[in-house]
Amino acid sequence: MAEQSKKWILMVTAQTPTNIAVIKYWGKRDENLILAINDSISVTLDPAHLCTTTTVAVSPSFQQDRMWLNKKEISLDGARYQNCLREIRARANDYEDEKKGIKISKNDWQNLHVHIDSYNNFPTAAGLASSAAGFACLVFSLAKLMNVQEDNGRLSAIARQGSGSACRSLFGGFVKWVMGKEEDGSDSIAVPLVDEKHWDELVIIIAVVSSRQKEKSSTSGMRETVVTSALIEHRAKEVVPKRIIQMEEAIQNRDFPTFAQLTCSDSNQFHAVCMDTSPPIFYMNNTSHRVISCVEKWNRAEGTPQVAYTFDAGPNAVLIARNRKAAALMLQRLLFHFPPNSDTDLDSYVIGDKSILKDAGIQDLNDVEALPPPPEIKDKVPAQKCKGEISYFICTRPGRGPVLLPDESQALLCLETGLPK
Ligand SMILES: Nc1ncnc2c1ncn2[C@@H]1O[C@H](COP(=O)(O)OP(=O)(O)OP(=O)(O)O)[C@@H](O)[C@H]1O
Ligand SMILES: C[C@@](O)(CCOP(=O)(O)OP(=O)(O)O)CC(=O)O
Repeated sequence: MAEQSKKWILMVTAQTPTNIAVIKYWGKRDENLILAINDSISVTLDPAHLCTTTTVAVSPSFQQDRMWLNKKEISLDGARYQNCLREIRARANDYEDEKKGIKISKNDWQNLHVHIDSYNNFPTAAGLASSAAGFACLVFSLAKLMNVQEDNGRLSAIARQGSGSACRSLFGGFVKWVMGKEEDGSDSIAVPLVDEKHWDELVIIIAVVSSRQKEKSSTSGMRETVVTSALIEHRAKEVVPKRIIQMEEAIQNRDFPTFAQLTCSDSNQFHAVCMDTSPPIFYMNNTSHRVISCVEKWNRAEGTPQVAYTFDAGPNAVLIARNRKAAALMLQRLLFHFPPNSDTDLDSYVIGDKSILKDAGIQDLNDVEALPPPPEIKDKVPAQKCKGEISYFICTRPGRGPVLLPDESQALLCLETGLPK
């Protein structure tokens, strides 16, 4: 390491999206390496609406590895953080910037400390997969900082050791996590199926359900399922392998009816294996069930699916509409059934791509109140309204994979001090 200057700080900032599985990962065959019992497929969400930004810095003046998450310092002691740091350091390469007087050789990285500052532009630990975007961004940014030459597929195998679903956030569009066979997990990686432009008609609406209860974490939930559920083995061995093939084909062909049928069935089966766990795990709540019923009724009335629904380990609904028109009609239905509380304004009730709201012909809360009951429920008076059951909606779309943010003004750490700005 160059001794001429102890003061330099080298820094990299990256942005990484989150993802939502349409064929779910649930169950591990190795807890430490995070190896899944089945393949899974996800769609990456547009980072404009849901993403993590992470700045990583290295300097001979840093005394220890430190991390800040959403402005608060957190511990890096956990095995998941340590595994990611170790694996990246093991792949680090020589780095030199003559102008700045920085020379780091491969082995120096073992002794140099890092500072990490990360920010999620959406709620953390609220069932919106912050851990997926977060660990993907951590690994991606550290790899760039340490001049790791491996491609995003190889990096996904490291992000996987932070959180399984994180490996799928190394790519945009639709992504498959191949469970792999090797004991060391080297073939358990994410592979891109199609990029985000392949099926750019799709619109995604996330209904963030008001929920006071903190659900059981995915990590412990899936551990209990693997140990106690009789259905999980059937799902992993018999059902998912066939669905993966069908889903890949549906995505390639932009075959929405098949895509929707598989997505909804797989979400429902995932929640069925949760119920089959002892003690049973309930991630969805009554609001989630009402959203399902609303989508099912409309899809049935149309004769062909307009919207697919999927739910992760929590009550939030992720609705994937076949196109903008279907998304606008879905939003009308959602706002009819789930109007906001009287103290909530429309601007904060529907966030993200607000043009969908415009397409739905809704400009203010009076328009929401004036929405007629959807025709498919018209005869079933009184139509049920569930005010305040949904906190807010996020309108988004399939999005791109990780990117570097070269502009220093976007860095979260100060280039002079190496501390959060
Ligand atoms: N930006 C980030 N960088 C690094 N780690 C993060 C980041 N954001 C979240 N995490 C890690 O993920 C944890 C939250 O994961 P958790 O699974 O509880 O919630 P979630 O991923 O937001 O929701 P869910 O898994 O239910 O969809 C945090 O406590 C932290 O350890
Ligand atoms: C329901 C899921 O969202 C489960 C995600 O589980 P995590 O990736 O959060 O679990 P760990 O690997 O233990 O960190 C389905 C999915 O994303 O495929």
